[in-house]
Amino acid sequence: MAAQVPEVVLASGSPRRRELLTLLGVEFRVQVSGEDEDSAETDPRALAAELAALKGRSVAALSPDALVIAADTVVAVDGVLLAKPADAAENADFLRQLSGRTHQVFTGVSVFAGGQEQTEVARTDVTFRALSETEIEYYAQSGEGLDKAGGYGVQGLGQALVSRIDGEFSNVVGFPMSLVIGLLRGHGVHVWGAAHSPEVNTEAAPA
Ligand SMILES: Cc1cn([C@H]2C[C@H](O)[C@@H](COP(=O)(O)OP(=O)(O)OP(=O)(O)O)O2)c(=O)[nH]c1=O
Repeated sequence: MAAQVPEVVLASGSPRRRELLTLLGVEFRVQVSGEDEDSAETDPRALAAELAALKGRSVAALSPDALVIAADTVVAVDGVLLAKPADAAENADFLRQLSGRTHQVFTGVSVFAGGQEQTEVARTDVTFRALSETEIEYYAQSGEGLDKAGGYGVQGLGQALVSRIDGEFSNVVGFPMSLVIGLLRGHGVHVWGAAHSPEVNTEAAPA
């Protein structure tokens, strides 16, 4: 008899996470946690893990038979955390801090299933071009960065701010695919129609 595949619940209101989970061919429903995302944690990696677990835990309590997946993205530059900017002026201030420097994006992903909790964190280093004040004002006024950690969206207009990415792109958008695929498959969820990693084709590509 085939193992039972749990119902998947995405504990996130983020349209990006919904889109990325859909790309994996996973059927799921969305249930958003009403939890306050407050924490005194100052280490960005630990904070991403803590907030992802917090979001997932409250939804898991409401859907104990489901597999609940939650995530949280934290941006840090030289150890300073940049959350979502409150307005265009704060967004411009964030961009001034990011301009010409490399910063870190951490996304914590938490999975709750069968009473067990598993949380992992992915890191990507993103480098911004040196931005002019005109560019900073233009981007801040676009409003794109307002609902995003760090005040920019690498998947949109924000790609013009970035000169280099070291690590997984999807992690910057808020849902690190490698981590998510591994966690889901580890719990028997079918990704791209398969419960387990399909055999990897090791044949050399034609020259
Ligand atoms: C840096 C960066 C962040 N983001 C987004 C990813 C996250 O959605 C958001 C960070 O906020 P989060 O608190 O991680 O997530 P959220 O509030 O959007 O959704 P929920 O708590 O319901 O899961 O910033 C981008 O979309 N692009 C980027 O380049």
